This record gives sequence, C-alpha cells and structure tokens, in this order.
Amino acid sequence: MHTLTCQNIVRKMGDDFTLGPINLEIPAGTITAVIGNNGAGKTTLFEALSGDYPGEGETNIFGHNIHDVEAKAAFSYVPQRFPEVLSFRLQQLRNLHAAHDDSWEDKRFQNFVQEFKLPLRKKISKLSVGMQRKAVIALQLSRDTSLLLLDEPFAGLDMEGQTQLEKILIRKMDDDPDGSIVFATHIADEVQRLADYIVIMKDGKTREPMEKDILAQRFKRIWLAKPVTGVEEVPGIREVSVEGATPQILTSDAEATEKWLAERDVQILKRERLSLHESLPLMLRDRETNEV
Ligand SMILES: Nc1ncnc2c1ncn2[C@@H]1O[C@H](COP(=O)(O)OP(=O)(O)OP(=O)(O)O)[C@@H](O)[C@H]1O
Repeated sequence: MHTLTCQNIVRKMGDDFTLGPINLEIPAGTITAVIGNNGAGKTTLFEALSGDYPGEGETNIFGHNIHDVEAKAAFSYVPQRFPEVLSFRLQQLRNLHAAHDDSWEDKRFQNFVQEFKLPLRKKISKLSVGMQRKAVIALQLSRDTSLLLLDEPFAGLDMEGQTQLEKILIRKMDDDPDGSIVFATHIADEVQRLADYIVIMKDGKTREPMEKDILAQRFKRIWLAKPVTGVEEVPGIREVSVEGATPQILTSDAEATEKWLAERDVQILKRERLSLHESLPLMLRDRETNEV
C-alpha cells in the first residue's frame, strides 16, 4: 500500500528551472528522506506534492486526489516558508484549527506548546526563526494525519529541538505504523537516524526511493595490497589515493569493484563502509546520480 503516489508532476519555475516529470510512490509505514543540493528542487517538489501550486500531473494521497477534501484531511505539511501564518498569534491559529479542523488533537497541541516552550500570545512574525518553525511543526503535527510532508523540518532548530523532533517523528511511526513521513534534509545524521528510504533529487528530477541500508552498503573504502594498473577504471570507483605504500580506493559500487579486483587476483587488505556523512555528498555528485 502507498500513502502517496504522484504521476508526471511538472512545474516550471521561471525560465531556468523545471521540476519533473516526477513519478513517486511512498510506501506505507516508511520514512523517506529527500536529499539534494541547494536549488535541486526539493521545496518545489514539496509544494507540488502538497497540491499548493498550479502545475501538471496528479498526486494522490491514500487514493484521493490531492485537491479533494479527503486528501487534504489525510496529510500534514510543514513548508520551508510559511508567510500566511506570520501575522497570527499561535493561540489564534489553535482556535481556528480547534473550531474547523476535524483532525485537530488539542491535547497533543498543548503538549507541543509545553515541550517547545511556545508563546501563545506573541505574533508568529515576532518569534525567532527556530521558534517560528517549532510553532508550525506544533500546528501541523497536532493534526491527526497519517502522512507528514516536512520540508527541512530540522533547519533552524536548536539541538534540543532537533532531538525533540526526532523523538516525535519516531513516536508518530510507532503510534501509526501504516503512516509515512517524507522529509527534505541536508543533515546526514537525520538521514542516518530516521530514514528507511532515500530519494535523491537533482536538477528538478528524482530517482526512485532506494533503501538506505542497501544504498549505504554500496559505498566502501578498500585498501589494496599493492598498486594495480587501471584501477581508476574499476566500476564504481570514485577516488584513488595512497596511504603510506597502500593504495586506497573509494567506490560507490562495492560489489562490482570487488568482482573486478577478484578477477585480477588483487588482494584486499581491509574494507570499511563509508558513513552517510561521506557517502551522501558522493551520491549527490553528477556521476553518482546516474549510477546509484
Ligand atoms: N518563484 C520562483 N521563480 C523562479 N524560480 C524559482 C522560484 N522559486 C524557486 N525557483 C528556482 O527553482 C529551483 C529549485 O528551488 P528549490 O527552492 O525548490 O530548491 P531546493 O532544493 O529546495 O533548495 P535549498 O536546498 O536551497 O532549499 C531553483 O533554481 C530556484 O532558483
């Protein structure tokens, strides 16, 4: 079962950037991290997925078209920018939701207010950037929905806020095992700790969601017993260096690399997996998006 599907989403932004066509399926019960360099189109994608744009294509949430009431009631969206709430006080927004939003869980909201120490009577525009984001997170996550679309939710949060949000998201998945979370991020630690799947975004296009653990296994650093002619041409090779007298290679396709080395009887002294801190930037480099 999928919580979200989209077909042929296309959105032109000015003369220089086009999102899509995007085809995406988000399985129930998963957390997906959307990663991409600045300007790759993550925010444009989230705006498109939330139905908040004039563009082509179709997005369905739990089988309902994104523009239908049933779909709107089934997801929460924390955008990167939220100009429409800035002139309100949190209390006013809470009152609006409590009066008009069937998905509203007031107890949950009060817990967020305490946990994030949110002032209810101050205009949101007068809060710090991080507190503004916490306020929007509190409002959106107090809605009882099964799909969360979060555009860089950790950006601007202090360390305590990041830890709190991480726990909140894990708790959400525990409480609603058939729900899904899709979040954009630049933070490798959050991908490591939260994501089941990774969607790589580049130049307005996405690759299919890939299982984080399977993807991570492909990136290895390998130490060789002796220099090998032609090692730069090994499938998946990303870097070759020498540590003392020991050649060291970095690959994004460990299986193909090791097969190539085995066929030439090259002895491997040691191998280790790359951390996501090292592998995510490699995934986002030009060559990698075509290969991974
Ligand atoms: N209103 C707009 N008019 C024209 N172009 C736009 C507009 N908004 C965004 N763009 C362009 O769309 C592209 C994608 O921007 P977007 O904000 O979606 O990227 P992003 O991946 O979220 O980047 P970041 O990591 O910096 O937040 C960029 O080239 C940007 O210049």
